[in-house]
Amino acid sequence: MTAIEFNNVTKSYQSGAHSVLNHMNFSIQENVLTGVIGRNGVGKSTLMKLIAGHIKVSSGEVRVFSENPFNSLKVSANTILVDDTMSFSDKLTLQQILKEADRFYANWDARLAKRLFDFFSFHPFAHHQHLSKGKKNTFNAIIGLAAHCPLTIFDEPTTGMDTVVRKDFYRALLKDYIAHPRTILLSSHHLEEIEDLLEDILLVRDGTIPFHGPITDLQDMYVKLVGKEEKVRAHVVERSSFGSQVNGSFIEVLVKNTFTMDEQARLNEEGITIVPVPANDAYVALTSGSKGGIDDVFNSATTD
Ligand SMILES: Nc1ncnc2c1ncn2[C@@H]1O[C@H](COP(=O)(O)OP(=O)(O)OP(=O)(O)O)[C@@H](O)[C@H]1O
Repeated sequence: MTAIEFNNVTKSYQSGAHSVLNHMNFSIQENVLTGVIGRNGVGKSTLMKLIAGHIKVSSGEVRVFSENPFNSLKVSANTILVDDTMSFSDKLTLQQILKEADRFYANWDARLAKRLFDFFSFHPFAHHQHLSKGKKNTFNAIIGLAAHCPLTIFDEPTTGMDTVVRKDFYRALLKDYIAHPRTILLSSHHLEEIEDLLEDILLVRDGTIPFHGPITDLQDMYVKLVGKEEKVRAHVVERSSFGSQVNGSFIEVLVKNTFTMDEQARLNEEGITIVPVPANDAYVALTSGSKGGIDDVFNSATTD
């Protein structure tokens, strides 16, 4: 079943202003864990807020569980959006917030909430507004996990968390998702940290979706050629490359994976290895155009 549908969706914040999302079309099936990725300011949070029904489209149509999410009771009862603007009553202690959440969310998992609360060493009588940034986001993430909402949206949930907490949170998310499959959207600027847990990727760029599909398909779009510099350069001269790194007389160059079987055999004969890349490298290539990597800035600076 389809959980989320975007039909020709455009969103601009002021009339006549530049559109953040531009005639966007995609659909997400139920019970899939999708990573929403894209460079700063491309509109990931905007897209997530539209899905959660917090803001309205400028034109086009968003459907969540077959309804327009804006002002839909059904969508708000079945959706949670976790981000760093989440706030709670100043008067409630953390323990009281968990109690309120138990009343509010139909599928609330009180046992999981309590266990995570203790694991991350929260004080029951602390107040949300006095927590550090990382602790606030950890608490918000606990709410997001324990709510077990059929549509769970995490917008940059790990901002401010230290490395250990981020790892633990992602592990908890994966374990809980396996035990309780649901539709989860997760945005992050650190694809390398989450690529092992994602099933699909929704890539946002220039107000559109240049890639939506299994993360393995994204990985397969690019490869690295590794070998002696002059040999590799001879092979990539006709191709767009997306960054290179020189190590002594060896070089590795990220290129589109469009090699025929014959070309692959020729590369192998010349001692050039074709190496699969993590999804993060493919993402960087897809979102950085043909400008190359940061190393190329310094390489060209010496020849200008
Ligand atoms: N309430 C608002 N009013 C006006 N412009 C806004 C508003 N919210 C977001 N924008 C603009 O919309 C664009 C997309 O912002 P958004 O926060 O959705 O991007 P993002 O991909 O989540 O960014 P980041 O990765 O940096 O968090 C930006 O240019 C931003 O300045």
